[in-house]
Amino acid sequence: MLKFGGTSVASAENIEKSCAIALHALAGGPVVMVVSALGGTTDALIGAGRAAASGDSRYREALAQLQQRHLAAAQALLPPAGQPDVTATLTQGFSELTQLCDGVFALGELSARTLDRLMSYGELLSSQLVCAVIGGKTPAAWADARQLIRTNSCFGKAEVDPAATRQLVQAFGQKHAHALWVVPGFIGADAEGTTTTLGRGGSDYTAALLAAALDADKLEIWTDVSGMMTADPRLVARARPIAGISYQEAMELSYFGAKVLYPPTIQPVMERGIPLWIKNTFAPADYGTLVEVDPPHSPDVVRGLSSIGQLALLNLEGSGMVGIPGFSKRLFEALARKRINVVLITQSSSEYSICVGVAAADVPAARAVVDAEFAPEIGAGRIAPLRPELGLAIVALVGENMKNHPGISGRLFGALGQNGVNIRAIAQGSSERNISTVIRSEDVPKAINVLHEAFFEPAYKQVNLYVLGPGNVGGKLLAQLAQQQAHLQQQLGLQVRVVAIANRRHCVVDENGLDLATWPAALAAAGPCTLDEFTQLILSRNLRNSILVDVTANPAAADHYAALLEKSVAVVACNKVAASSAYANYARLKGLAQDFNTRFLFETNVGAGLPIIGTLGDLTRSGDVVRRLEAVLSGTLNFVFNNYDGSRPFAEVVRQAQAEGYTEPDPRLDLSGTDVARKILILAREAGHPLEMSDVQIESFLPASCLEGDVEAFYEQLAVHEAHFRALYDAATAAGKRLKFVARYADGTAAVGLQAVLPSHDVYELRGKDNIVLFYTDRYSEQPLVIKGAGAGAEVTAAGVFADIIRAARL
Ligand SMILES: NC(=O)c1ccc[n+]([C@@H]2O[C@H](COP(=O)([O-])OP(=O)(O)OC[C@H]3O[C@@H](n4cnc5c(N)ncnc54)[C@H](O)[C@@H]3O)[C@@H](O)[C@H]2O)c1
Ligand SMILES: N[C@@H](CCO)C(=O)O
Repeated sequence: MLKFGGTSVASAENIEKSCAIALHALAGGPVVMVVSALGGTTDALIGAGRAAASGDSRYREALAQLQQRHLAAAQALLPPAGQPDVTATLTQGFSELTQLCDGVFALGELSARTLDRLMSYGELLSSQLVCAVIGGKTPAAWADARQLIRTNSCFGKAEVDPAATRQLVQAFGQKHAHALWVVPGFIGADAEGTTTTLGRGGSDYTAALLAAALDADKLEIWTDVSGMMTADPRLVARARPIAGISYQEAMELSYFGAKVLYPPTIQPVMERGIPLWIKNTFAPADYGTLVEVDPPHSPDVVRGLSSIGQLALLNLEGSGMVGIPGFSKRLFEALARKRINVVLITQSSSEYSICVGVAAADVPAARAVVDAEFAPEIGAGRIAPLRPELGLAIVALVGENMKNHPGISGRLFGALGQNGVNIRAIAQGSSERNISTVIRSEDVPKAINVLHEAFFEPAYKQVNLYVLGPGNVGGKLLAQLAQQQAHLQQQLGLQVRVVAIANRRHCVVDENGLDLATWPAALAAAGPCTLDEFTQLILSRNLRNSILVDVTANPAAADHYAALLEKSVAVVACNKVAASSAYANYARLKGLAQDFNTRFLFETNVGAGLPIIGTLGDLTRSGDVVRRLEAVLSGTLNFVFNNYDGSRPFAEVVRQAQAEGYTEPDPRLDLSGTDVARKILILAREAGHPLEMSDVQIESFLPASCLEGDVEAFYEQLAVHEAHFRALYDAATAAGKRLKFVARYADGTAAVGLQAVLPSHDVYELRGKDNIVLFYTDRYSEQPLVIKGAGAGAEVTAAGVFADIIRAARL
């Protein structure tokens, strides 16, 4: 039994392919070909019927076009001698169709019964065309499905009488012994012989019914994809075909929107154990998907993921329900009276509420019928009126192997939780074959991708970066990312993509990942963007594993972290503003990261790429107590005092530090000691002490006038005060000392200031732009734990940001 879908017969070329497949199958025994309408025909017929009903005479043109398409296919496929019969059949069919629509036009009404008749021509004509084509190569007989498929008279989606159908098919088969039949799919007839249809996608069902009635060896559904996929390929680029699947799993997946198979198709073949093979007409060599009783073992615990949208949850709540039997019965009976299909049910064991999932379109009817049913209880205040919630979808995991396999729901919830996908309801039957979660519709693409990675690609994870402020550090970071992308993918399974880059004025976005070789030109040409818009962009794109990388020094940027963390978007910042803001804000951001299963990382806030904050965390988490910190934390100031010896002006050395990329964008932050104060504050906080900036004592070595104007005025004032700097240097040198800007923390107090240190001091030998931190802890009480190395510079800082990104990505 072979069924060919709409795309498989959409054009002359495709019909040729389908016929070749059927001829090939014929070598193995008799074949029944079930054929859909030429792709797009059913919609066109419905459109023509509706146009006619609404008084729009353009239905005639639509039908003429459709006729032309069928005739052109016949001409292309058949030799001249074979054409007249088919042309006559097609012309006759379209003449009947036109008459039918003329009647609809005259009446101004399109009944479900007439619509069924109208639609039936799609399959009736396509199957006769295909029969003529294949009949030119081998004897073939056309059979009218209306004499085979017996249904009730429920027009639009008739229900099949399987027993009567079986009898009709078998009787027909005995009377007409042909090696090859061609049968129209989708249509049937009721007991009076009136044409009915089986619902959209019903051709699969026709084929399954015929296969069951004839006890076929197998049913092959020929379509335009290479089988049932692990997830909808329109949502998940890396979805792959499932080789083997059980009937029940296929039923679950097809019900949940795996459109490759019309759900009722499975029942008839499952009852008779007939294997069902989904194959690709356009890639017949591909294996496809074999649906059978007992598919071979697969290492995947989950067989597939699926989703259905346009769902609503109906919540019935109230204390009047507790312990009183019969409430659920009344709820379900009320819904059934309106033929409302319940797709999901949950009830907490407190019995205080029942929650059911229905199609969103059913909500008005459901509300009316349920509120009427419970009017007495609602009136007495014992239960609340029905509360519908719209904009939802179901995402389901399907797989027989999930049974008795602990940890599946844990992984499911963990993966969704880390991506800020809120689960509104859950249902798992005791078959453990399906775990369904109800989530917001807009989260579906993210959720399906995250779950696909969690269950089908454990060695792969896509990470989406939003980079704010591609200056010195940001520019180096993007270069490092470009260089490491392939390595990250191969070695860590991380596909790290930069989705957007924004500077003060512009923002360039590409959801498929920006080209890291050409981003500067793309950014220069991009449209304007504010910080608010950038945050909204991150939230609205709603991509999985999203990370904001803040490489600005902008205080306003830090105000946006909370909104992102609350949506489980990780924040990696070398911007120190947030971590050194009010303690309450610092603590809140850390708390948000924890509450929303994401990361707020700022390792580069202290010591650039040096592992200082991470080490502090390791110490405190393992129970050590930091008693005292002594540190040189400014790359700029260390560089300046290491290079200033009076032979050239102090201001010039500071300018050099700025030119080499060690200073803050505003160098006054370094020279004033503010940058170092921020750093010791952050270290104290990370060591567990809730200090405020006002608790850090800053002993400035700058004359006050240096900080009174803008940056240029600052440099001018440095020059004006050259003698002051020279005096500091000379005094230290005369005493055999060196100048170091030292930060200290002990016993809840912190201070930063310039010190002249002797050669015996731990920081005396600190070179270039290096930083050093000495941790005195309970465990390191005699000799401190020391971290030392380059503490500023775009390359090392970018590397530190990179490391934080990887940490966030591997959460
Ligand atoms: N340079 C270092 O050695 C070092 C070390 C550790 C941490 N940091 C931190 O790195 C950050 C960046 O330093 P940098 O040297 O790269 O500075 P930079 O001035 O070269 O780069 C910052 C970039 O951010 C952009 N920017 C500012 N406000 C913005 C906004 N609202 N939206 C988008 N972009 C905005 C600027 O235009 C600039 O391009 C600072 O917070 C600094 O404290 C630097
Ligand atoms: N401006 C900073 C950069 C590192 O945070 C410094 O000089 O140390």
